[in-house]
Amino acid sequence: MNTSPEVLLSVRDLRVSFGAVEAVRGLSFDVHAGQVLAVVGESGAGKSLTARALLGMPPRRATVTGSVRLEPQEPGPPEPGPQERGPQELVGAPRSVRAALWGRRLALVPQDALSALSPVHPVADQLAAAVRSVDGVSRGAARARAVAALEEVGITADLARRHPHEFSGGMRQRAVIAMALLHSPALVVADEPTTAQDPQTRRQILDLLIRRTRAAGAALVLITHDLPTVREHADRVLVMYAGRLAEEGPAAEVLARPHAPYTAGLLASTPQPREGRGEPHDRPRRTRTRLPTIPGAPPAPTALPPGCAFAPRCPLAAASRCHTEHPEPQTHHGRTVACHHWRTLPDDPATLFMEPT
Ligand SMILES: Nc1ncnc2c1ncn2[C@@H]1O[C@H](COP(=O)(O)OP(=O)(O)OP(=O)(O)O)[C@@H](O)[C@H]1O
Repeated sequence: MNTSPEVLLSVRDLRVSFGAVEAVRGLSFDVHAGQVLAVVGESGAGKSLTARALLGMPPRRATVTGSVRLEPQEPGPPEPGPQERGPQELVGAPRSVRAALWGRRLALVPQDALSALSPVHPVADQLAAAVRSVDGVSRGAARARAVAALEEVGITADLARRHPHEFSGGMRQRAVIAMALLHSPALVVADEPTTAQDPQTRRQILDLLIRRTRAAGAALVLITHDLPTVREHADRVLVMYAGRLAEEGPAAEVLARPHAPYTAGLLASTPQPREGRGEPHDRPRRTRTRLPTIPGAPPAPTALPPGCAFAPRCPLAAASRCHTEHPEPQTHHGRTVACHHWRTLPDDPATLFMEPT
């Protein structure tokens, strides 16, 4: 696994709001060059809004504040664009600046592959057009690059002549992955790119996305609900709850020994592999058959409780400052956690969420 410490993107106090309602509430984290950062959390945590803010494409009615800073490119062949000298701030950047970064340095693998592909042109033609939109190469050269990129994701030249509606959902996703990587971007953001697929196809597409992104040397911010994939592939994981950071750190460490009760609940309520890479080695075998669950549901951004937003669902929060005082994120040895009680979590924090027998 890549352990490069170089920061490619630094996000500081990111906030996304709709009028007076804040949905992302002061998020700070780094994305390291060439690494996979998984972003996890229950529905409504603010993962998609964060992804869109990273790419400078928030929803129209949203206000984004804070900082998303993209570090300058490694020295290499000179390229036109505003990103050459010094870090580039993406929050509030003019459209022209964002357009110059698109494809070249930042790319998106969207949730819905159909929305990224035009129904009226063959898939290879669409990728060739994308090549030419950035690199002024000949039609022939653009087509050759498009076909080669599609072959790398398992779509043959023959298939590449077809239209998107002639592709399966999985093939469309593969084509979109090839498109995102066409210009060797420094950062790919993938927002749950497999929701519509069956579990086997979903796993194959995530594997392909991660393999191809790593082969291209790009960093990947992967928004996903698939914890086994995080366990297997991510370098770091950011756990979000109610628009804030609950926990962030090296994926293997966070998944083996979470510091935030919320992470522990999320992991406990997800089926885990019995053995293999990343299995928490110190977790005792349990005889129960039912998975623990986190009681209740996450709050809407319009109905946040005072203090820690997780407190009403947290087994450690009873009669404590959790209900009045928001825990600021604290960083220790490369791990960040926002919890008043993180030092007193039991050795097997999943037990917090198990029903008494
Ligand atoms: N365009 C919008 N207008 C108003 N509120 C929005 C808008 N988009 C998102 N929200 C709210 O912001 C919160 C976070 O949404 P977001 O889509 O980022 O969650 P998520 O973590 O990606 O969830 P999921 O896993 O279901 O995709 C939600 O409560 C949502 O209702």
